[in-house]
Parts: sequence; structure tokens; C-alpha cells
Amino acid sequence: MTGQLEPALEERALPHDITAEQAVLGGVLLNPDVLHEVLEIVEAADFYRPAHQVILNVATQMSDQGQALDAITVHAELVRRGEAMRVGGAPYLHTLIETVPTTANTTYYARIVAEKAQLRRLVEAGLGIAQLGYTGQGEADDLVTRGERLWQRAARLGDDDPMVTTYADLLPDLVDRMGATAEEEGLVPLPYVDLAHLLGGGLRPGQLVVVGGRPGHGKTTIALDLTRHAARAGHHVLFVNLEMTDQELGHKILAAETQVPLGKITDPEAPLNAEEWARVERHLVHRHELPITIDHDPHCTLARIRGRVSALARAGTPAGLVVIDYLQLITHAAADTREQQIAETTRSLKLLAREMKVPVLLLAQVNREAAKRDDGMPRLSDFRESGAVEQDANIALMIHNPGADDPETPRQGELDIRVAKNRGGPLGNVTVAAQLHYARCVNLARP
Ligand SMILES: Nc1ncnc2c1ncn2[C@@H]1O[C@H](COP(=O)(O)OP(=O)(O)OP(=O)(O)O)[C@@H](O)[C@H]1O
Repeated sequence: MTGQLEPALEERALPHDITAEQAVLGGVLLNPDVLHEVLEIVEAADFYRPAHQVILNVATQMSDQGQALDAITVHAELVRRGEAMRVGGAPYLHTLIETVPTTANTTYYARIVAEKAQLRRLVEAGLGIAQLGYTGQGEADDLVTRGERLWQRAARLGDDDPMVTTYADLLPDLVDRMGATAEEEGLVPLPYVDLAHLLGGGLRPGQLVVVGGRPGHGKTTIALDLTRHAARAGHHVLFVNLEMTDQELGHKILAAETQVPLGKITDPEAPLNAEEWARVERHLVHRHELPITIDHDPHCTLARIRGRVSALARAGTPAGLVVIDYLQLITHAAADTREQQIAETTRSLKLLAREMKVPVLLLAQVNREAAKRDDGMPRLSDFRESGAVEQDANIALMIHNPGADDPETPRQGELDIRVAKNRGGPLGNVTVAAQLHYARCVNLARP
């Protein structure tokens, strides 16, 4: 009996999914905000159809240059580059848009495209390995080693993977950095002397620094101290303010900068004295010395934060520090459980810190376990909803205000910061003076 013969392996079409590729590109043209999420999953070379590679490359370059993205602008850019006909012209761009009823699933399709690309690499590696075996040219051990390399390349484990480096390649840069000044290193200085000492002088580009504490124990106050200090040192700070109104945030910065009590700033019935007015006026003149951009979109997503950091860089005022108040309020990507959502978010923020070469200061709530302990100080395991926070952080600072738990304590006016995780240095405890009426903390006066 003669059944239909399977075509030879190499005659079959390589795995691909044109509809998924079209859905990704259509999604990007309809909603350019998803481009960054897409690029975290696929790159242009992962697309099967060359025209699709061209379209994604052009869209990415346009986005990097801050240009508006839609079918018309992308078509104009393709015409300018002489590539419009190669990709099927304007009608094809409209076909792409028509294939997507909603942009909500764009990242889902991007994953399909990435998987197909991985399968193609696997098939190509398999064919290459088979060919090595059939031709048998060379020592068998050598051929096996070459076959192994082909397989590693398919799995993106080899040395052609841009995300992999060798120690030898790394070393010259490491030695260069050893002699770098704080400014060359992009080091963000800290307002508290003892904390700066533990953290090697300040926060470094690429670090994800998590600040954990129970509600009302001073996370925002600490974050604002770090923000003002960094801004004073000339670092542009992006403050993602999900918790307060901009007015409340502004009041806190104003109180801390002018040492006019917060209560007086917020209460129209409490008049400022002449000296306080003078300090406010002086601050008004010098306010431009504090480069702080505040994003208060209550539905802030990771893509938005990433887009905002890119936009600041494009505008020539790159962020030197990103502060997010706070983790649990970020609008998270779809995931099955809350724990997965938080884990996905901290992982993405860590990537953002590394890719954008900026320290990210992420405030996060902890659960109430800490309140049951004698010292009241939260531990790493107390991060609410996910152990990923503890894992992803380069540095974890835990905050505890003894006065918030016990109004009678002799430690009123002190606030403890525990360096509970520090990949690059020692752990330790730091105490600062809490001047919460000025919405700030300062170094303890030395005896
Ligand atoms: N005018 C004021 N005088 C004295 N203390 C104040 C004043 N206004 C606020 N506080 C205190 O300062 C602390 C504010 O802390 P902060 O907002 O930094 O906390 P948080 O850890 O960010 O908390 P949450 O997560 O609830 O926002 C609170 O304990 C609050 O009681």
C-alpha cells in the first residue's frame, strides 16, 4: 500500500505564522504604546516575512526618534527610504490594521512569532547537525563539538547571543570604571551619610532599589528626600506618583525645601510668618534647580513608564533616577495570579533599569507580619504578594518608624533604615532624624 509520502524534512516550509505576524504589526500601527512591550518579546529578525522585518525596523527607528506612528506616517517613511513597494505599499499597511480587531492581544501574538522563530532556529540547527553527520568530514569528536555549537546557537546559548559576554570582554570596561569619578559613573548621591557609606557612595545606573515599609512609616518621605537630593545634584528625576495628588506631593517638597511646616502649607487658616514667606519666595526663585518630572497617571503601566523614560532621553533631559510610589499601584500586565503580576512587574522594572541605565527606586508595601515582631522592622520575606520583589532587587531598604508604633517610645523622632539586601556591599542599619512635620528626614546630629 502506498500512502502519501511525507516530504523530505528540508522540503517542508519552516515553522511560521503570518497571521500572528500581521496581528503584531497591525497592533503596533493601531496603538504605538505596545511597541515597547512587543520589543521585549520579539526582534525584527524573528519575523518570517522579510517585509514584516522591514516594517518593524522602520517603526522602531521612528519611535526611537520620537516620531508619531500610524499607517500613514510609517508609509511616508517607507516611501522616503524607497522601501514602500517592497512591503506592499499603503494597501498592505491597511491590511495589517484590518487583521486586528483589538490591540489587547498584541503581546500574545508577539509570543507566537517569537516561538515560531525559535522553532525555525531549531529546525535549521537540526538540518545543519544532520549534514555534519552525513558528510563526515573531519574527526567525529570535532563534528560533535560543531554540532553542539549549532544547537547552542538555536537555543541562544552561544557566543553570538548579544546578551552573553565573556570575562575577557568585560574586563577593560571594569578597569575603566574603577578610575571613574562619581559623575562619570552616573552615581546618584544620597542625603544620608551613613546610608551612602553602606551603599558605596550612592545609587548606580541599572540598579533596582526597593524601599519596603508598612503604610505611614515613611517610604514616601525617604523617596522624596532622595529625589530632592538627586535633583539638587543635577540628576533629572522622574517621579511616578500613583499615591497622592500632585498638590499633596508638591506640598511635601515645598515643606521639606523651605522648612515651613506642612500643616501651615496645607491649612489656609494657619498664617506663615515673615521669615517663612521669605524662605518660600527664595525657593520660588531657585525652583528650576530641582529638575523633577512628575507622572501622575493613575493607570500607569510599565509601558508608560518605559515610554516616559525614553521620551525624557529623546528630549535631551535623560532621567538620572526613576522613583515609583508604589509597586502595588502600578497597573499590571495580565497574569493568572496577583503574585505573577507583581513578579512580572519587578522583573520588567529591573530590565528597564539595566536597559535605560538608570537606578529605579521602587517603593513597596509589606504585610503586617512586621507589626507583630518586637522590633517592628519589616523583613525581606514580608514583601506583600510576591517573593520576586526580594529576588529582583539589587538593594532592599526596609523602613521602620518606632514612633508610629509607640507614641511613648524614647526613640520618638528617629527613623530606622535597614539595608536588608545589598548585592554590591555590606548590610547594616542606619538611623536618621525624622522631621515629618517638614515631610523630610535628615542626618542625626553627631555628638
Ligand atoms: N504635618 C505632619 N506632622 C507630623 N507628621 C506628619 C505630618 N504629616 C504627615 N506626617 C506623618 O508622616 C508620615 C508620612 O509618611 P509617608 O507618607 O512617607 O509614609 P509611607 O510609608 O509612604 O506611607 P503610605 O504608604 O501610607 O503613604 C506618617 O506617619 C504621617 O503620620
